[in-house]
Amino acid sequence: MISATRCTFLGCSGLGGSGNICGGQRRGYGPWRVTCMSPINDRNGSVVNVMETPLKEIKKEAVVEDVDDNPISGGGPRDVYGEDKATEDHFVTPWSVSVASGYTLLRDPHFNKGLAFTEKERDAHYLRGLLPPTTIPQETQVRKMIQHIRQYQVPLQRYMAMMDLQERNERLFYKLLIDHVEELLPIVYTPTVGEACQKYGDIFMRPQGLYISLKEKGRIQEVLRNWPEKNIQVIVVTDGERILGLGDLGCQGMGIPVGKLSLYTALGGVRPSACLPITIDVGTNNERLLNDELYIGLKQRRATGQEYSELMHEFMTAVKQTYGEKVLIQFEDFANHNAFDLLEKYRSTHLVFNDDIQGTASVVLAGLVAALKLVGGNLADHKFLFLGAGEAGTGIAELIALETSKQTNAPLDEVRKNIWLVDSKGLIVSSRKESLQHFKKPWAHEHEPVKNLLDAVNKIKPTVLIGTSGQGSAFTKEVVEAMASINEKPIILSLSNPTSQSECTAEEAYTWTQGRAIFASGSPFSPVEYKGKVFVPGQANNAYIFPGFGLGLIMSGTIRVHDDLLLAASEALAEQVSEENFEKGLIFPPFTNIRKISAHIAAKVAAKAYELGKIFLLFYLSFLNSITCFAYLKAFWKNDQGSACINNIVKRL
Ligand SMILES: NC(=O)C1=CN([C@@H]2O[C@H](COP(=O)(O)OP(=O)(O)OC[C@H]3O[C@@H](n4cnc5c(N)ncnc54)[C@H](OP(=O)(O)O)[C@@H]3O)[C@@H](O)[C@H]2O)C=CC1
Ligand SMILES: CC(=O)C(=O)O
Ligand SMILES: [Mg+2]
Repeated sequence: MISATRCTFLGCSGLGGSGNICGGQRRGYGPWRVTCMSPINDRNGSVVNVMETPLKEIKKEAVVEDVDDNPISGGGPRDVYGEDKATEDHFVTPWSVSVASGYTLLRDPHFNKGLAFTEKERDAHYLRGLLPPTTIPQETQVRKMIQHIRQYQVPLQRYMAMMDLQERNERLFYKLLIDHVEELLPIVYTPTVGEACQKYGDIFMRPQGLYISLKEKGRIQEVLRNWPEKNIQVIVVTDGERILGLGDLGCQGMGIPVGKLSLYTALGGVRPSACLPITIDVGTNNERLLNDELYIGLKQRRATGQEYSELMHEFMTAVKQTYGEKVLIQFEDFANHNAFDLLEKYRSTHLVFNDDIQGTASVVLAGLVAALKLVGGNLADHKFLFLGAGEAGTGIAELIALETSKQTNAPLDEVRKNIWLVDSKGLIVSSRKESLQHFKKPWAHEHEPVKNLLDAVNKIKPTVLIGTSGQGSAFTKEVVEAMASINEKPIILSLSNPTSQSECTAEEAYTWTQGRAIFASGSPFSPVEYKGKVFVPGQANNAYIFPGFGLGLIMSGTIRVHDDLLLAASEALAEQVSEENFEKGLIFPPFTNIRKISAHIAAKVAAKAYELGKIFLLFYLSFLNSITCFAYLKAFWKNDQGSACINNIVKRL
């Protein structure tokens, strides 16, 4: 009996204790179950493309050597009934099950096609008899599935049906999502994903993504290696402390990375296998969860300070070591007291992107640039007031200032004066400067203290009002009416998610401004009829940006995110708003075209990344001729893209 084998299998080699490797039909699962055990590092190329590689060819390539008949002495666990059994002494990392065909194939969500397997595929992959005789093409399956989803009246049930499909038949899941994106986005994404996170413990069926908790401190790289895919391109990571506008949901925040990454595939075209959702569990301060017996995370209060930053640092280091320099790490829904610091700390060493700060900024700037076509003027002619001065608020404010400064050649500090923010303590003004968090300080302008939003609107007289407070109904009738009395066409953006946290509804925005508002919201609202006219509200959500933006970064091999890339993405999105959209009062294109939009954004981002590389090259050549260029080079080197470009150029040379 072969109890420990050395296996060379389509480029993979290693030592392990798999008894049923290429060794024939030892148990019911027959010749198609190919299990290969080796350290994951040695596994390059071992995943079989089951659609194209018939078993006979796989067997030809597989070389099996007996190296040890003693089941234990080789370090592998005892092989019982053809299964590998881990013991407490012999941990086994189940990292390499390459499904070739047959019964197992039907249960592999990545490759399963259900009844869509053709006659030829059924023969090639040992499926005959395992499926009913009929073949139902994917298009028909999509029609059936959408009817199935629609029969559920409760959005959470639709969410669960979608997750179930993703776990069974990933191809069908994505086809369905792509074909019905406007209908299904609110299910797999905001607002329903918010409810799913709140009830994650109750609806939890199968684990999705990777959980890294304080228990794994010192072993994070090992945990990353447990993930079955090796070629990861995008990681979305959260620590669950600020899930949408719903606060601390701890480990249950996993719904967010899972949802965001499904949009990377459906909207941006990134391979699902290249996407890795991760939740860092450092505890939760949510009492309800701490007292909930079904809570899936660590039942302790949040680790902070050194304990937190050490875990995060180990994580960041392990990710780079495991997946390389080019893996994109998207920070999502961290609380602002960590989000800004993490971005600052890792932006010069990793390809990191904070979606809430940077992605939101890019999408809102695009919407504002588009809105100028409806209201007139340039960015510099407008006055912006934010309710909420956290990640989204200050992130958007900064990108507006950057773009305005570029357009007008005015210093950043000067253009910032047109942008005002209100936080939970009132208008951010210079007299509060000492006590402000660092990211609010640039916005502390000279002004008398103002305690509430209504007074701030009346005093600042903004042309644009942006809600990033996570406080539902914070744009009261008085606030919206004040905006309408100051502006012919007030721009009102209620960005907070999910719908329950939106600062006002679409209906409120249109009726309280007598149909004059240019309105968009973070979560979708249905069209509103007001005095016989139908108003179609837009959705100002970072989902317009991150899939295309990330794709652009991946495609170009960029290794650092630069603000100019965010501006390029923003410009690319604004360009996609058509005359027809403007006529309806829309400042964002509809999501129906999102794949085209994402592709356009990706192309612009990639082009900008190359352009930044070229600029660097020119500087570099000048440097050889003139010592005066040293100053430029130094300035550019400080800039993260500088080092990214050097790497790109060196690699291309
Ligand atoms: N549409 C989109 O694409 C996106 C939407 N968002 C949404 O934006 C919201 C905020 O996110 P984020 O910026 O990351 O969160 P933060 O926690 O970083 O910021 C929230 C801000 O709102 C302020 N705030 C809270 N309560 C009030 C109040 N009653 N009155 C005035 N200000 C208040 C806070 O004040 P203080 O600082 O004093 O505590 C803080 O400045 C969330 O609902 C999120 O879902 C976020 C990202 C993208
Ligand atoms: C959309 C998003 O990223 C948020 O609400 O946090
Ligand atoms: Mg977010």
